[in-house]
Amino acid sequence: MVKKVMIIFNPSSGKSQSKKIAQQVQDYLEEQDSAYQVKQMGTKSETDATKFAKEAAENKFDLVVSIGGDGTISDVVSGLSPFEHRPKLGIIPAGTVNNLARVLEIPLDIPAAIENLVTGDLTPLDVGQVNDSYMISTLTLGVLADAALEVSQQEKQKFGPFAFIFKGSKILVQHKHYHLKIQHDGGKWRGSAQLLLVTMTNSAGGFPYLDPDAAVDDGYFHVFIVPELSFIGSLRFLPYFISGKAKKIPDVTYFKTKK
Ligand SMILES: Nc1ncnc2c1ncn2[C@@H]1O[C@H](COP(=O)(O)OP(=O)(O)OP(=O)(O)O)[C@@H](O)[C@H]1O
Repeated sequence: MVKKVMIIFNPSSGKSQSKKIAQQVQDYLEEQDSAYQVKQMGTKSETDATKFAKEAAENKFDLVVSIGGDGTISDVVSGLSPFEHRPKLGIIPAGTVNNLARVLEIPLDIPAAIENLVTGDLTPLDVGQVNDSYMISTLTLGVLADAALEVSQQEKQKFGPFAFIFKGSKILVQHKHYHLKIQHDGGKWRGSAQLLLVTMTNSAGGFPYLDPDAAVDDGYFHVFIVPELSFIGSLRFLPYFISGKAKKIPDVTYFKTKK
């Protein structure tokens, strides 16, 4: 029986190797089994991966392989999520940080990740819905989001997750606050904060120590609210991050919620 595979690659991800990797994936799959019928789709704009994934779901593909980073996976998942028949998702970590691939313990070595498409086990993955969009990894408001906007692709390639820390420290000095009203399973939170971080996993931005109790399939949004964040204060946070106790940072509000 034919196994329909769509490879969605983002040529702007990571070190821009994804087109070449797409061909390697196709060659590998065709070598494994002549039943694989492979279609390669390269993104030309930010909306393409979602559009291609939607097309794969509509046409009952068996597997969609995302080649890129978390941004590309998120775009692909947004295209697949609304459908009842969803192709399986394969991930080749060709982005810069590859947070989700690290969480899922997908090999970061490309040939090993390609082999993993055939030999790896299927894992359920929580997908969060935000209005009409979907999230698979992290949603953030405040310092980190502002830093992400300021970090160029070249800086990400050169410094990895540390690029966000450099920019974030500069932005911290501006002391921008957001007034938030959050309704969650356990009640309401209302106040002013410099950082809101919502994760679906135990990790954000490639830092794996955020919340050791969180799992990719626990069905929860994990919410961290940081009211005040000074440069010196954030240095004080480091030991908490390193020891997996971010929830215990003084003044940080943490809760988990299903909606
Ligand atoms: N052809 C394109 N040109 C520019 N941007 C694109 C193109 N195709 C997709 N994008 C956008 O590029 C963004 C970043 O891609 P992605 O996250 O895969 O790479 P990355 O930033 O290098 O990796 P990571 O998220 O792991 O750090 C995506 O959100 C996507 O919408």
